[in-house]
Amino acid sequence: MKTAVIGSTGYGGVELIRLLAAHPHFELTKLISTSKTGEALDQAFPHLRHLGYAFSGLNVDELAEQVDLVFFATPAGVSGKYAPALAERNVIVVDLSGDFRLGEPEVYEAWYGKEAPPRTWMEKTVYGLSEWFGDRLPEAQLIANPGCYPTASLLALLPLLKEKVIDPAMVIIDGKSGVSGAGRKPGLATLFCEVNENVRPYKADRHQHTPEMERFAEICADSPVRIRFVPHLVPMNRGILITLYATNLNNYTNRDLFDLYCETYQNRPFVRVLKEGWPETKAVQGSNFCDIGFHVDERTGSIVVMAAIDNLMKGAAGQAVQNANLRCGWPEESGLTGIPLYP
Ligand SMILES: NC(=O)C1=CN([C@@H]2O[C@H](COP(=O)(O)OP(=O)(O)OC[C@H]3O[C@@H](n4cnc5c(N)ncnc54)[C@H](OP(=O)(O)O)[C@@H]3O)[C@@H](O)[C@H]2O)C=CC1
Ligand SMILES: CC(=O)N[C@@H](CCC(=O)OP(=O)(O)O)C(=O)O
Repeated sequence: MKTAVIGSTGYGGVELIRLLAAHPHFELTKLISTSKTGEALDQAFPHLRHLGYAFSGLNVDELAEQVDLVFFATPAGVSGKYAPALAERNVIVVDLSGDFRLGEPEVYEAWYGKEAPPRTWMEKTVYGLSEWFGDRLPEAQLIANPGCYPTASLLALLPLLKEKVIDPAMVIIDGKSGVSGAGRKPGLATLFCEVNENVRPYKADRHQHTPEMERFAEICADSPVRIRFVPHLVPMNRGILITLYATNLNNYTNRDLFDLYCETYQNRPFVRVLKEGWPETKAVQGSNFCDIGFHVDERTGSIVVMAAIDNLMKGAAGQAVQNANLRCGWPEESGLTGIPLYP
């Protein structure tokens, strides 16, 4: 199956190249770049110098003739413009951006501050958190890959909501992300001296991933869910750790939670449930795993759950390849069996 990556000089795009170049079923046919058209891949990315690719410009009509599946690793607002034209010509689209995740144009415009994609495509897009919403993936024409924070947060949260373990009226999620989460585009906020030896909260209670989390939390809870989400930037390259706090409505014990998470994710190869100890970003780095740990506090009647992912793998390119595998009928682990890097 022939594939293309649009946005192939960004962090998500380069991670897709790394995965697709070694994939047993996908052929990486086109690397699209608007800024490096005609240049060789190895000039920009020496770690990929053995591959010998060059970047092409973006021409949707040509692309629709040349490939079967396109990954968009572009900023918000780009796939919304180009993906429907590809999907309408039977190209499968996996979109790493937030353009198609929120279902309703009004919600997208309110949180992203950009013109929304066509409503029809927003409504029929399949959300690619395959551990929960994978049933529709085999027929999907356009797949919205989940955001990095929602991936870790929803994998931790949805079992609790589905089993009515916690109070859905108030869930608090603290997120911490490495700097590659902000993309490769240069900016003041990601300069070394701003980030190094610093931990900085940002977009508290107004991050664009809040409505995404609430939307899919409500589907599983079958009731309104309110989430307070506060992300932080931490001085590391890769990794996301979320910590979720909620009220324990039914006196669940640590053993009950372990059984619940193990049962929920028993056939899901990328979710690792910890019986003891806490997840940490180092233990998932470079892999498609999501590690989940938890603790019940009887004194305060509350539950804390932590989840760790690599933002560029399970949070972006890894999960996109997982979704493409499921869409095409291949084992979901195809091309994703890499073990985390250590140290
Ligand atoms: N970084 C992460 O951890 C995660 C990112 N995401 C999402 O994935 C998407 C990609 O993220 P990331 O790789 O970090 O972003 P980057 O900023 O690193 O890269 C985005 C790339 O998109 C291309 N691009 C920019 N503007 C346009 C345009 N107008 N038309 C076509 N292409 C354009 C550029 O490539 P070129 O110049 O070659 O065209 C650029 O390198 C974003 O929507 C992001 O929010 C989702 C989950 C995690
Ligand atoms: C560290 C950092 O800045 N992370 C980015 C991740 C955004 C992202 O991936 O955006 P979409 O999922 O909406 O496309 C942020 O918090 O905005």
